[in-house]
Amino acid sequence: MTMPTGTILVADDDAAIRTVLNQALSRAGYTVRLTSNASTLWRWISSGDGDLVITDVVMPDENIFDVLPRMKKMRPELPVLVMSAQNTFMTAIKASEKGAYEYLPKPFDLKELTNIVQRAMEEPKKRPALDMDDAGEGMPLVGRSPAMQEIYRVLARLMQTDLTVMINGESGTGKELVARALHDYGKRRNGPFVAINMAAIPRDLIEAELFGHEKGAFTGAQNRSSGRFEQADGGTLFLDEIGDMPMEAQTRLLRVLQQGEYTTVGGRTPIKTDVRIVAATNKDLRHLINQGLFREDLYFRLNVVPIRLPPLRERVEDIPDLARHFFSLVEKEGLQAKQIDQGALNMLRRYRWPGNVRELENLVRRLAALYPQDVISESLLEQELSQQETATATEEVTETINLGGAVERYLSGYFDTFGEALPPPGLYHRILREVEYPLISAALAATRGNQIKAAELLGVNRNTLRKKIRDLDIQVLRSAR
Ligand SMILES: Nc1ncnc2c1ncn2[C@@H]1O[C@H](COP(=O)(O)OP(=O)(O)OP(=O)(O)O)[C@@H](O)[C@H]1O
Repeated sequence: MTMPTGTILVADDDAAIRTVLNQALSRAGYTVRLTSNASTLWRWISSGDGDLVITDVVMPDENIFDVLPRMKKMRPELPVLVMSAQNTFMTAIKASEKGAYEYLPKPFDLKELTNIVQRAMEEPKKRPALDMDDAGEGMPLVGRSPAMQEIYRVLARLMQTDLTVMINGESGTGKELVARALHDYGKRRNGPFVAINMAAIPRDLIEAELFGHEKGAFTGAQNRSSGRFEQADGGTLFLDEIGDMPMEAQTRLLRVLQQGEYTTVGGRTPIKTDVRIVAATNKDLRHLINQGLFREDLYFRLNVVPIRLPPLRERVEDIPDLARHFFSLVEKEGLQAKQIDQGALNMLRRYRWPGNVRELENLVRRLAALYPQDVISESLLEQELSQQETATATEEVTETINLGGAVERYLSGYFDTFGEALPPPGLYHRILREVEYPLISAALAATRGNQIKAAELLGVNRNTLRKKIRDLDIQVLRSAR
């Protein structure tokens, strides 16, 4: 192995960091120059010194983000590693957009740092800095827990790529928000962001929705209609709840991803597509693959860069920041922001958050709207959280009662697609099938594949259930408890 060579410029106003970096990098074989301010760093860089820079963001004389564009202009090939103790999403994104080679939240692992240095020295990359001016001003992702920082780093690295991303996380963990951030701060930000939720569209309309259809492609298709792929051309297509995609649509999607072109439903001419795909799911796709409900080859195509959003209960240190963030949002809507006292905060940390960040957002909204107090105490919160649990239970009941409403909504989407014409015949059985399939699958999942128990739960005869399973082609996975 050859010994590494090259000069590394280190800028940090913290003497301890300079010492630690000096030792580690000298030991690794590099020449190291140390400074505590941005102007010396700039002088070295403009005189052509250094093969790599490691710098803190906030320096006594200048913020490095103000200097970085100048550095990149003068020395585009020079890799700059940016360290920061601020650890917010915007720091990671700014570092990436200003052309930093890598962003390192402090404290960092020295071994990891030396690995990054080595990689950067071996393959110096020219990274054009993106123009930050038209990026949104908002603070999209909040939270400074180690788990979120890791996500910001991955996002920052992904910003200048078109790689396919698969976001996995429980409901309400921020999957859609991450997908939007990838688009809004990425190089496709001037193109469209188009989202489609597989669970919200009737199963047999998904292909037409995605790829569009020709006039006369099926009964009632009176006009040509564009699909989401066409609408998202040049931008990002967000495939939400991908685990709910029917098999036939999966096959078609796989072909598009392999060939970079598609045909509309009923069409013959291949259409080239230029979209970045971001998919999301709250399901375990591996489990669906084992059940025969998801194509493994499609999974590998989509899972190029997996991002797992941890549930809120695994990053409770984000709760104060998130609560503050949501209070400041509701304040803009004219509601009153509140303080949360220590006892109440501890209670929020202990809570399980089945609805994750969305649930916290809703709680903040209610606290702001319903209580005159400036400070939220433990007893007040206790009362509110217990109501919340009752509300969740009531919602479940209402959901069952509202099934009729859901069918109505479903049908209006269905009829919209067909315009004036009537949809294909057999609607009654079609709708029943749509309802039966998830209902029976859920009952089987709840009883871990025990058909006797599932029949009991559903209140149907065992033989009826068996017949349905056969007719609907439902995969039954038995698992031991
Ligand atoms: N890190 C975060 N910072 C700020 N807001 C967040 C964060 N994560 C989630 N939110 C907010 O919480 C709500 C839920 O987020 P989002 O819709 O992205 O979740 P999701 O995982 O896509 O949910 P679902 O699976 O139910 O569709 C949104 O209002 C979003 O703005």
